[in-house]
This record gives sequence, C-alpha cells and structure tokens, in this order.
Amino acid sequence: MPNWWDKPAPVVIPEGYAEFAEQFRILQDVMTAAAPDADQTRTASQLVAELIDVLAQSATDEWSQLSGRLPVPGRGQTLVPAFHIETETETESRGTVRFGRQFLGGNGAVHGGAIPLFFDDAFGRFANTHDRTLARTANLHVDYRNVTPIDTDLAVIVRFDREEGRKRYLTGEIWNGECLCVEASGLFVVLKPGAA
Ligand SMILES: CCCCCCCC(=O)SCCNC(=O)CCNC(=O)[C@H](O)C(C)(C)COP(=O)(O)OP(=O)(O)OC[C@H]1O[C@@H](n2cnc3c(N)ncnc32)[C@H](O)[C@@H]1OP(=O)(O)O
Repeated sequence: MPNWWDKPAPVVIPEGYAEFAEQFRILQDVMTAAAPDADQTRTASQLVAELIDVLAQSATDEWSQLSGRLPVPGRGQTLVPAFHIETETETESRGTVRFGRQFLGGNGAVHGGAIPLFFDDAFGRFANTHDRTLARTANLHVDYRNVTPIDTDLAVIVRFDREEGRKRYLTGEIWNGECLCVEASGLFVVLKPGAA
C-alpha cells in the first residue's frame, strides 16, 4: 500500500467524470436552496438512492478513488470550495473562489467553518507543490475582517511567506472587490521520514 507522502500515481479519469463532480457541487447547492414538498422529497430521495447504488458499485480504497485527484479546480473534492487559480509563481498564487449556497452560514454570509476549510486546502496544496517535500497543517489562523458573501466571485491571494527548517509559513486573503473579507495564516510542518 502506498504511503500518504508518496506522490499520487497518475489516475485515468473517465470521460465525463470532471463534469459529474461539478454536477455534484451543483446538487449540494440546489439541495441547500430547496424547500421541496412531500412528492418532490419522495422523488428526490428515490433518485439519490439510485445514485448511491450506482456509485457504491465502484467503491475503492483511498489510493484509487478519483475524488480529490482531478487536474481541475477543486480537484473533484466536492466538500471543498474550489480555488480557481489564475496566476502562480513559487511564492504566490492568485485566483478566485465562489462559495455556493451549500456554504451559507446565515443572512447571505459564508459559514465561518467553510473559510478555514478553503484555506487548509489552498495552503496545503501550495505548501506541497513546486517540488516541495510533503508537509501537514500544524496550525491555521483565520481573521474574519468582513462578511464573506455567498454566490459571489471573490479574489484570493495565497503566499508562501518563508521556510524555517521543517516549518513553512503561508498567508492568504479573500477580497470582495475592494473589501478585505478574510486574512489567514498557516504553519505547515514537513513530515519526518516515516511519518504518516
Ligand atoms: C493536495 C491538497 C492537500 C491538502 C492537505 C491539507 C493539509 C492537511 O489538512 S493535513 C491534516 C491536518 N493536519 C494534521 O492532521 C497534522 C497533525 N499533526 C501532526 O501530524 C504533527 O503534529 C505535525 C506533523 C504537524 C508536527 O509533528 P512533528 O513532525 O513531530 O513536529 P515537531 O518535531 O514536534 O515540531 C517541528 C517544529 O514545528 C513546530 N510545531 C509543531 N506543531 C506546531 C503547532 N501546532 N504550532 C506551532 N508550532 C508547531 C515545533 O515547535 C517545532 O519547531 P522548532 O523546529 O522550531 O523546534
């Protein structure tokens, strides 16, 4: 069995799978936004039961699953808000994120827990790319400067600030136009040989 720190093996992505993963995100948004009546609930429940049956037929282990391994924004990991990267150097990544309805906390604001989830993934990816050896999140700090709105294209900056021995320090921001919504920072520690 491969270790966590091994580079993922290239996987064959079946035609249409990336689109299916995107549909799954939409499904979660639509489900969150819906107030179905009893008939609609019964129909939707039957369809989801069918979907579960189909997908369960190809259940596999962590090393062979497709979710999280696609070369597309969000990597097909439908739990995580997708970071659409527009420019990237070894030390800075810029792009956008749009938190769909599934990430609603209340009154149009993104759920406070979705934001660290986003940064853990965006920092984690950046801390582990550009030929860097693998590191895990040791800590993550988030300052909610202003309300982050759902269903809005937001600008994201992620920076690889510095490296001290095994410690990698990352910072990031989310902007809604000229308004700073979030500042975040994270410490990633390079794994000791044999650590999982
Ligand atoms: C492709 C997209 C991938 C996305 C991946 C996202 C990344 C993740 O979410 S990983 C999952 C979440 N993280 C975890 O589960 C990590 C759990 N924790 C651990 O495994 C360990 O505590 C780990 C690896 C972070 C550090 O352990 P270890 O390697 O033994 O570190 P250790 O030798 O004690 O410390 C190394 C240095 O880091 C510092 N350090 C360790 N933890 C912390 C912390 N929480 N806060 C501050 N400093 C810390 C130590 O003080 C030490 O500093 P110095 O070298 O100056 O003395």
